[in-house]
Amino acid sequence: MASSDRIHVAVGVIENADGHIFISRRHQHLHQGDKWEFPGGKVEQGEEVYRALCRELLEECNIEVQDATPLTVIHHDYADKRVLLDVWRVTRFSGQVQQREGQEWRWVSVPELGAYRFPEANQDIIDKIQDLNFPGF
Ligand SMILES: Nc1nc2c([nH]c(=O)n2[C@H]2C[C@H](O)[C@@H](COP(=O)(O)OP(=O)(O)OP(=O)(O)O)O2)c(=O)[nH]1
Ligand SMILES: [Mg+2]
Repeated sequence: MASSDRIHVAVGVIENADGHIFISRRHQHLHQGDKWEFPGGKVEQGEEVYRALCRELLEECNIEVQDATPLTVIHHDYADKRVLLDVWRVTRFSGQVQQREGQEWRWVSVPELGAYRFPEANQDIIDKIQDLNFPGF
């Protein structure tokens, strides 16, 4: 596969006032179906990744991102797809977080994240979130 076949995805880690993280479950028929994910989606042709993050989080979660900082960038090759996940930590947003696409969703504490089944590429995201919460461990 050429590198242009890699799917570029903007992903947001949203935390609430209790320090819980928003996750939702991918629809069964999708790639990596039934697994849990952080909200986000494909960056469109010519779109800036930060704009894509804002657009996807508005579409999927009904919030307006006001500030976000890069958390990690992951290149991962699944058997059937290659992805580039551009992961951001959302540090300021307005609106109430909802799930607008009929996906099951939850707020989970950082230690609880480890109990959910995520796509393989997400392990690095979870490690980064845990590092932020428990530096030095
Ligand atoms: N949103 C999201 N996608 C992830 C995560 N981990 C992971 O491997 N992926 C992969 C699964 C998919 O192959 C790809 C995202 O594609 P998607 O189908 O959800 O994109 P989308 O929301 O723009 O949906 P679409 O309407 O364009 O199909 O990234 C994650 O935590 N969140
Ligand atoms: Mg999506």
